[in-house]
Amino acid sequence: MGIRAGIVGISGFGGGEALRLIAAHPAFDLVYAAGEGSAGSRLVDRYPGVPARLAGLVIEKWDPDTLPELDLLFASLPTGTSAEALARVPPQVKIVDLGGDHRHVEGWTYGLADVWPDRISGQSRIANPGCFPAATLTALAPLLSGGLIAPDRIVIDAKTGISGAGRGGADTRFGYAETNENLQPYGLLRHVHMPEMAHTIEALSGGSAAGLVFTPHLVPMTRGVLVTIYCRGQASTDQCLTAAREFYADRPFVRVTDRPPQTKWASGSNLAFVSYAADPERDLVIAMGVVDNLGKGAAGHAVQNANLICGLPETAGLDGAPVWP
Ligand SMILES: NC(=O)C1=CN([C@@H]2O[C@H](COP(=O)(O)OP(=O)(O)OC[C@H]3O[C@@H](n4cnc5c(N)ncnc54)[C@H](OP(=O)(O)O)[C@@H]3O)[C@@H](O)[C@H]2O)C=CC1
Ligand SMILES: CC(=O)N[C@@H](CCC(=O)OP(=O)(O)O)C(=O)O
Repeated sequence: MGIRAGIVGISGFGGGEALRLIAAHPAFDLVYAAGEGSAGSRLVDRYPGVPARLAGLVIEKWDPDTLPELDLLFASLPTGTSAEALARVPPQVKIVDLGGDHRHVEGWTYGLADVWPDRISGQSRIANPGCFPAATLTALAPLLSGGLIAPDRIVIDAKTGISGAGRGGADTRFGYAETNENLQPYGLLRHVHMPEMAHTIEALSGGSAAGLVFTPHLVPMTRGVLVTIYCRGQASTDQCLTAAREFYADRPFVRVTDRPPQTKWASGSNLAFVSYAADPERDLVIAMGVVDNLGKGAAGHAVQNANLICGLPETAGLDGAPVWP
């Protein structure tokens, strides 16, 4: 028996991707699946392609007081619904929370794994970053920590695939007819990821993120996040690329590319792609970041964090190539 793992929220997009990764993981054994509306169904009923050894596992009604013996729990619940229940999970069960309830919350470590793995190893309560922060902060970290851009004048323009909204919402904005061949800005001025990004920009730079602007757009694709980030700074393109290559020199999941990254490059993987274009004469640095919102944006990052807190190789179960095309 390996490390006994559970997933609550397994019927959702984030939980389903965690299932896919854990089913192929060399050290995690899935012994517990939970949810609400899906409780009582077998995994094979929800996921006809699940490996045979997991097919009969029955999804239980989520109740932290009736957990089986577990070493590790992935929580993929709607943000705003998990805090009270996760507080009742026994302390010996390590938790990686894919939702937004514990980011920068006391007692939880913000799991920005590619940037600060040493802060994560040895912890037992990890708050996984949101999908937009994962793409944005991975692209900005080398520039902020190297003092190459001003932290207080950052403008983030983001594009996301529809699966970023989860499968649960009854909101018709996410139906096929509403999203196909359509582009929608949303969350203007006050998107829920603003505080998480501002906090981390300040932690990485030591300066204020007061002028942060962030506008996400829904685009008609299933997976993927692309952020194009406009910053003020005097660095050249080469200086930005060199800073990023040095910053991520021994990190397995971040690829620094000369050409602008594309969402398909990361699809189905835990990779993040970053690139830069800068014009010192215009005091302009453009940083770009790409992730799969369900990979580095959610379940891939969660498995990477779980590997770190379980003392496993960081890449365990995550070294497959992306899906192409
Ligand atoms: N989708 C994405 O790209 C990303 C999502 N996240 C975050 O991950 C979390 C999950 O998102 P996502 O998978 O997309 O959402 P979905 O709507 O696809 O799934 C939500 C899941 O939560 C379960 N659930 C809802 N209410 C309860 C409850 N009261 N008790 C137990 N289970 C419950 C549902 O189970 P059931 O069907 O059984 O009711 C379902 O499995 C959210 O916090 C989201 O913000 C983070 C980064 C990216
Ligand atoms: C398309 C879409 O709706 N995307 C979600 C981001 C998903 C995510 O990262 O959610 P959490 O921060 O709650 O974990 C959004 O903009 O809120």
